[in-house]
Amino acid sequence: MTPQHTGTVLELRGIGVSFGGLVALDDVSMTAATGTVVGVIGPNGAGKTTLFNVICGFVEPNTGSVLFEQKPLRPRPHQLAAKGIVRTLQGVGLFRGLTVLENVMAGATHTARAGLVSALLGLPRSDRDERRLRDEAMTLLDELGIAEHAQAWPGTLPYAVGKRVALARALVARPRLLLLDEPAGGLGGEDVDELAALIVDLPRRSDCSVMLVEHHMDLVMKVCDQIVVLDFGRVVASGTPAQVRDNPAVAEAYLGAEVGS
Ligand SMILES: Nc1ncnc2c1ncn2[C@@H]1O[C@H](COP(=O)(O)OP(=O)(O)OP(=O)(O)O)[C@@H](O)[C@H]1O
Repeated sequence: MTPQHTGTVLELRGIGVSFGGLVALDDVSMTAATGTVVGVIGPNGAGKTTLFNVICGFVEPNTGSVLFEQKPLRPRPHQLAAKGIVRTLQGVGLFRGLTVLENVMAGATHTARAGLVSALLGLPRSDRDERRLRDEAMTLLDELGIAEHAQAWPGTLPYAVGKRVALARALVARPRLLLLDEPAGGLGGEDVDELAALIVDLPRRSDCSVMLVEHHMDLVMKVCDQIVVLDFGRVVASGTPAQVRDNPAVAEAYLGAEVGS
């Protein structure tokens, strides 16, 4: 975990979301300190995905505001990466017709200025840009321990490797805030432990803050500096893993014996 906090990367103030008569989020406020890993947990239907969707601009809140690095954020999904926020999806979600390396390179479209200009003018990317991107993507694959799969097709990869490729694709965009949507979903014990080690290291190695939604309690307790607990759209607890684990209301209402075990 990362003890050095130097400001707030994300702040939510009084977020409320209703879908028709259903209140999905009710006056949700929270802050995520820069350089930390923050977990959002809670039972099914608690509002976790809706919260991510608000941050990404997929859902517009009825009330409240979002601040990114102390400035109001009016997120538009297609501009998010350019602003410094990248989200991974549940599952893997790789392009099947691209190699692993190309998939990772595809995550960096907005960072390559020449590439952007070329794209706007309908010209091919400059060779230099392409080489730089390729090197960056290879470095990331190497750091995540999957360089040997660079030329493989996504359909041939073990699931856990695919998840890492998706993580590399997110990181190549150099996010300052990385949103991980159920990163441990579908992984087994050893793979979860390895993923936990990677996530804990992200703030230092990739210089980004991390926010994750996750049902896998072992991972959440291991990697998070701060945990926010939602139930029925409300924040019912927040604090360090130990504080949340010891909060009887949390244990009783959402996590039951799972947290203590
Ligand atoms: N687009 C939508 N239209 C109507 N209701 C929605 C919509 N999206 C979410 N909801 C409802 O809002 C509530 C919160 O859902 P949300 O998906 O955010 O919960 P969650 O905590 O992510 O659940 P899970 O852990 O099962 O993914 C649920 O009651 C859900 O049915």
